[in-house]
Amino acid sequence: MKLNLTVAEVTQRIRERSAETRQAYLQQLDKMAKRPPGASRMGCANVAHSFAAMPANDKFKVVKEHVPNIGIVTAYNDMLSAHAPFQHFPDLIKEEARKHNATAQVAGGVPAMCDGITQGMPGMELSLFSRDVIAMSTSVALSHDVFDATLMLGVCDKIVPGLLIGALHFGHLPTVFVPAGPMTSGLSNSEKSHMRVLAAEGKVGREELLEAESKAYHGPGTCTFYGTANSNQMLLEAMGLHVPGTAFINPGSEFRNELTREAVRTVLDITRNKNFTPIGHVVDERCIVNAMIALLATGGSTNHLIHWVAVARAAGIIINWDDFCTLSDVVPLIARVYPNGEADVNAFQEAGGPGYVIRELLDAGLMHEDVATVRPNGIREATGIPAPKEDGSIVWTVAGASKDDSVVRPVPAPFSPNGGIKVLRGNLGRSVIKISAVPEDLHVIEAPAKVFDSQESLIAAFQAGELNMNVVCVVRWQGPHANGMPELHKLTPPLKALQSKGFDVALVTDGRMSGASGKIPAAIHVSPEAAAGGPLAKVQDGDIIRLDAITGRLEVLIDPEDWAGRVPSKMPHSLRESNNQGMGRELFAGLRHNVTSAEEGACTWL
Ligand SMILES: O=C(O)[C@H](O)[C@@H](O)[C@H](O)[C@H](O)COP(=O)(O)O
Ligand code: SF4
Repeated sequence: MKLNLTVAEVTQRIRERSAETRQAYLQQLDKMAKRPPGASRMGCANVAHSFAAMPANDKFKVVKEHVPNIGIVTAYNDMLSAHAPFQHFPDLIKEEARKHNATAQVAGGVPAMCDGITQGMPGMELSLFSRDVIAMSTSVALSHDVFDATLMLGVCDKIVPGLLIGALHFGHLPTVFVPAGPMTSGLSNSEKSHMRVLAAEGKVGREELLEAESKAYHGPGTCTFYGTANSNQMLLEAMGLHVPGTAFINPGSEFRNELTREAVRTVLDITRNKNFTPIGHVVDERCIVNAMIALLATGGSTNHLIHWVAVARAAGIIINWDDFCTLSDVVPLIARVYPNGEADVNAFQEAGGPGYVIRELLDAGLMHEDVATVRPNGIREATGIPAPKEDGSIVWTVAGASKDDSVVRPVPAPFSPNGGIKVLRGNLGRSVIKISAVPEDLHVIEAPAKVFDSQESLIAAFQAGELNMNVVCVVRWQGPHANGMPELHKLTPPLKALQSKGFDVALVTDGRMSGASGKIPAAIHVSPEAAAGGPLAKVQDGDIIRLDAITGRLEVLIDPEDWAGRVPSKMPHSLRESNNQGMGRELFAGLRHNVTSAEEGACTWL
């Protein structure tokens, strides 16, 4: 099928915009790729140190025979249910590498924050920056420079973008991402969400709520809503950086182990001695556009409007929100996974999963097919759904028709003719809104503003009954420079409680929302942020604000001269103090100072 014209045009304008930075990136990559293997290139002491702890046979192989040595970067910890299963993956990987005349070492670990644990807590202010800390930690791991390929073990929100940004700074290395799969389904996401609204309204107590939450989050694996973590998985499938179809197979089974072994075989098949395919060549403009399209077609997390700008930049590719917006106009919404629908990712996989989505988009000419991936047959392999054969090996079956058209639909009969993301412009700055989960009759909200300097003060006003009205809640001083741009997902239950009372409610903030907070009309990532002189600092209680997701406008309806003459408020001193104290915030002062805007990817290294 011929490539969609708009997809081709957006790709071309990205290619032109990125020509200089991408060329510099590829020159650096080629220089690094030309070098001999670490064991023959580095000094004797460096080599001896590198392999001192290796089992003798492995050491002989890598030092004398120069067999490929895989660097494993792992985000294992016991805090993220999604990452706990990684604990024993390195042993599995080393064993499989040996079977294929290769070796593997854990090059290093990276930190991983669970946004569910830190949601609404001070730790969340470190969350966005943890992405670049993970990227830096990936570089520390790979800077040992004795690897011929890498395997990245990570799933969740900032971890995959961080690993990807780090890996792309070692773009000369073939790299495969290795997931651990989703948690099995427990209490449904909508029942969990309903319990939270009841708790926000004081109708259930802590004990009942804790019981409900614990039934939702009950075991190992990724949480089952389609938030940032599972959006990461979908995008890695669309970028061809996974073993095809590996994203949403539950952890703890022998089949899951076999998929991990397949990742070893896959990465060894693309090292220098075979059809060499370094990650810096896989992640090109077409690959990035394919990821953007997969995000739009599935109503993925708004965090990716920040993260994938940074990921692209790490490969010398410059994308912006207008690119997302132009693509969103031609990419249909063909998946409804909670919060965009009732189904969780296990039901999504059952209905056809990433394989179905990618096949539909390729068949419709809405994805680039002429791309490099980590597999010999390219992105078409990602239309396959893997299953175990009798002998335990893997067989892929190309995704057929939707098995549940309340979850996935074909491109000709989508849930919506366009993707769920819009860019909003106007006198409050630029922002984004995810409308795929917002009821159509709430796509335009016009109401008086109530201004808050923190999420806590909004919750206090709600609990004091001060918000029982049509209201646009403005929560400012939440941008990356101010306090690290936390997710304000704890605002979802009170705002939903007001919405369910029939009030017109919207949120406008320079902060982020979780990938899992879709039903409230929210203009987020407002740039420039209030702490960088952005117009949110000028908004006052009672100003009429109009959020119009149909025309793509966010405006305060005030006489332009009055608005121009308005003196911006200053961030309260107490806030400025607390933004830089406790929970390690002091250590992140340099990142808050250096960070670029949300639209530029909130990069701390440029
Ligand atoms: O971007 C995301 O997808 C969220 O950060 C997600 O990873 C986070 O864990 C949510 O906070 C979980 O949702 P609850 O807080 O509703 O459990
Ligand atoms: S999906 Fe979110 S809450 Fe679940 S393990 Fe990952 S970071 Fe934590």
